[in-house]
Amino acid sequence: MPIKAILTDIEGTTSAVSFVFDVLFPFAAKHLPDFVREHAEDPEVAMQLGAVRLDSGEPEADVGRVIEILQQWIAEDRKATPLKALQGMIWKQGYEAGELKGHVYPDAVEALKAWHEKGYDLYVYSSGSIQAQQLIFGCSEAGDLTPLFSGYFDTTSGPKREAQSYRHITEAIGCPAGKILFLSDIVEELDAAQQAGMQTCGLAREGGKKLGDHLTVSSFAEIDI
Ligand SMILES: CSCCC(=O)C(=O)COP(=O)(O)O
Ligand SMILES: [Mg+2]
Repeated sequence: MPIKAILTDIEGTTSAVSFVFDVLFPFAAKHLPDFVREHAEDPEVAMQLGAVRLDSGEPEADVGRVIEILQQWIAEDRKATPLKALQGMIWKQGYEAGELKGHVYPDAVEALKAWHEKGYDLYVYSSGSIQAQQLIFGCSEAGDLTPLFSGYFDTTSGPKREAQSYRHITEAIGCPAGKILFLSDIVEELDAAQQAGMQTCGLAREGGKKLGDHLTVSSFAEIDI
């Protein structure tokens, strides 16, 4: 079936794992305590703090305890929706202050531009919040790449290793799953997308191994649609 839309992961696919782990996560961990204390009463932040209390099973946790829980979740790389939402808000301040610039591999920039030019619809699916996705591409080292994308999906569509999440995304995109190509560096994500009927391509950057039975490439330049 010919491809109509391309859905891409971020960390390890369009962007370096090291940028997320060595730059973004430490930035959020450093600024989280002050950010949460200063904005605890803002409705958007208060809603996420409430969700942390609920998800952690500590409904009575004070702000200090919520900060501890969030720091623990950052250390564990927990893909919890309220943590991801708060990280996005903290990164926004860093991007706006010019302290952060989104990393996107040059081969990904080139291919995304070429695919967009050829008329493919481009979408993102990441555990990072939609705000965080728009920031990494909007404030990237290669400039504002957001005009290339038709939509963004995060953990509010479901976990990335579950087929049902890809079914939800297929419905939202509005084209048959078989016409969507999903790109990721994680075999469980590729398996889940394939189970939902999507076509898949694995990214094994920096000499990684073939990802299960999925077609695997080391750069976007090798993806022949
Ligand atoms: C949007 S950049 C930050 C990515 C992030 O927070 C993360 O947890 C990585 O998730 P991905 O699904 O892109 O592997
Ligand atoms: Mg990834």
